[in-house]
Amino acid sequence: MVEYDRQSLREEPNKPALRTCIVGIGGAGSNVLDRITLDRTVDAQLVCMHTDIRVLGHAMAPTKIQLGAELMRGVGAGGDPDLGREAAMYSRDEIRQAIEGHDIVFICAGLGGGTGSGAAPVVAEIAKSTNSLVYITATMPFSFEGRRRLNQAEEALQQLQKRADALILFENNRMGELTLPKDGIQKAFAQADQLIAQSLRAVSTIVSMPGLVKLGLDDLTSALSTSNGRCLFGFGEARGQNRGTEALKRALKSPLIDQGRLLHQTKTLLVHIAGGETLTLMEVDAIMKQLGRHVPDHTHILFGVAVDAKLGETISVTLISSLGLAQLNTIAAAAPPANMLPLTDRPMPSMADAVAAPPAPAPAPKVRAPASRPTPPVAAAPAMSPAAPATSPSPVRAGPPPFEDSMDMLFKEDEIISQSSLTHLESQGSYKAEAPELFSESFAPAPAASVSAPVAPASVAAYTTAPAHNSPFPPAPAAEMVPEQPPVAYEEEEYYEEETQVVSSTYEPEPEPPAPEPAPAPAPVVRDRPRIEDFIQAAPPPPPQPQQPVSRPPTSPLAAVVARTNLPPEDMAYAPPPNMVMPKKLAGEAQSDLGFSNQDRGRFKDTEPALASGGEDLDVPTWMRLKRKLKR
Ligand SMILES: Nc1nc2c(ncn2[C@@H]2O[C@H](COP(=O)(O)OP(=O)(O)OP(=O)(O)O)[C@@H](O)[C@H]2O)c(=O)[nH]1
Repeated sequence: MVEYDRQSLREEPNKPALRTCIVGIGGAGSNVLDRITLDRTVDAQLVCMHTDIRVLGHAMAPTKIQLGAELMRGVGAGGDPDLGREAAMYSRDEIRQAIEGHDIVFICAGLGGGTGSGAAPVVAEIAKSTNSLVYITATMPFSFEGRRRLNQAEEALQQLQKRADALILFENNRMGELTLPKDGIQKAFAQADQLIAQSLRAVSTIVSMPGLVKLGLDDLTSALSTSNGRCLFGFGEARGQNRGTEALKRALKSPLIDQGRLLHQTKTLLVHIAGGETLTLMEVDAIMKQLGRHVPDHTHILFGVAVDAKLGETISVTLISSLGLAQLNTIAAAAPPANMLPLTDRPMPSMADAVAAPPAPAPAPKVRAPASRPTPPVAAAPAMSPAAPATSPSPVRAGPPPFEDSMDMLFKEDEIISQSSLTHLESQGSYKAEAPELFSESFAPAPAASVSAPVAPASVAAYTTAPAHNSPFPPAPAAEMVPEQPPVAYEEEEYYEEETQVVSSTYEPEPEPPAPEPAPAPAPVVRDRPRIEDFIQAAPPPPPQPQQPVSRPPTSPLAAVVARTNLPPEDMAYAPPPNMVMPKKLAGEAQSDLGFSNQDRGRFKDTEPALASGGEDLDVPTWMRLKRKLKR
């Protein structure tokens, strides 16, 4: 099933690295870029594009482009893709300047709103015209966002499909499983951002990292080539004993793969395994064997392995494929995953509910099916249908077995080659004889380029070229952008802390943390880069009097948006560090000058504020969701 391509085992020594650019468009795109900037794991130029100067002001990407400065006057497109498209057309020179010269341009946007849906096709078109490969990562809106957003998203999707070399589509609905139902919507979005950032990282690594067994752009395109397909993406990484098995388990836990179930349906599956220099062929072999149980024999497996010294003791497993939307819907209707967000209004019990559910009225004997044919234990029935007797599982919809059970069956201990036995086998030399090049010391790869390498200078200095005709707004000076500066360095420990949270929070309730041990005295650390503490401040002292919430009279959705942008400066809990690239004018100032009134609404008349029920603002950048505070 797996073919090792021995011809491409060594990279051409003088082959220049692929130049990669990641463009985040609109609020969702900007949030994913924030995530990537924080993670510092992708070696690419990061460019944030938005019509909304306020979001640009918060964005962490080193290069920012304000779309349609003259047209939009610094506000968002208000859910109108036509405005987003026009704004991008106004700024096409700046867009071209920022992205040309790259071999691959990744475009990342949330579809359904105005800027991402309208501007992303324009950016993709420009990227194509510079002869770059264009990879698009997009999200489809949650079903609760309404039919209008969904329609806008579908329309944008069609336009993107015509321009993309590959399109990875995430459904926000399916990503709901990343968090527990009781978690806030901010957390759900933050987790979704994390997954998308991981996919970008994985894809850019796959296509740019020198591989022992190399996967190319054509492989990736082939894995994603289902028409109207939705992405199946799973990523897991682990260290320590059984790290390969653990990494695979985590990859299979991805809701986009539905705990491995959806892999049974795929025609092509791309599998990429990466590790530090300690990665062994036996570990790779064990991972592929275990994965083989989820994949039918006829599936075409595109397989790649890469060694990157940066990964140290970590092994990562990436699974990428796609399924047609119709097929996905059929599978979901036949047996919805326990934790998937409902696509209809009917509330669907979650795993957390199942855990918290009261015991069945009559204690039922736990019936286990033979391991070869997994059937959910009967005790799971009350969670799906509390009124049903415990001994009668639903005859129509037999849900998947509880996650841990199915995983236990799939990773039976006797079939897992433990780290110690791998080491033992390796010492016997049997694998060395099979593939001596994998064990040859001279085969150690060149150290990978530092992720904090300086970003190519391509920022745009000022926005004075866009014509003012057709602008629905009175003329005002264009916002200036400060020339690009080196990216801010962020605290390393924080990244790892979050990474751990995300990896472990997918399905299982987190165990109680152990009692804290007395912390050892911190050793002095020599640093040559600024630390995040330099930018972090404690939460500002409470104001002398409790502040009244800013009134947002519900006269119209637009009024709510404008009221939000007119917050006095002290309400903006953000003060940019001096070396961060910022528009000269802060959003609060720029937008409070506009003097919006109802008669100025023009094309905004149908707009919706990006506010979820409960008043949470979906446009909040990642770092704010994570409750980070930057200071001068
Ligand atoms: N996964 C994810 N999806 C998001 C996030 N923020 C928004 N979305 C989704 O993306 C869609 C578009 O939202 P935004 O990106 O904020 O909108 P925009 O493109 O900036 O457009 P305007 O706000 O109208 O200018 C929304 O309908 C959500 O479904 C996010 O942080 N993560």
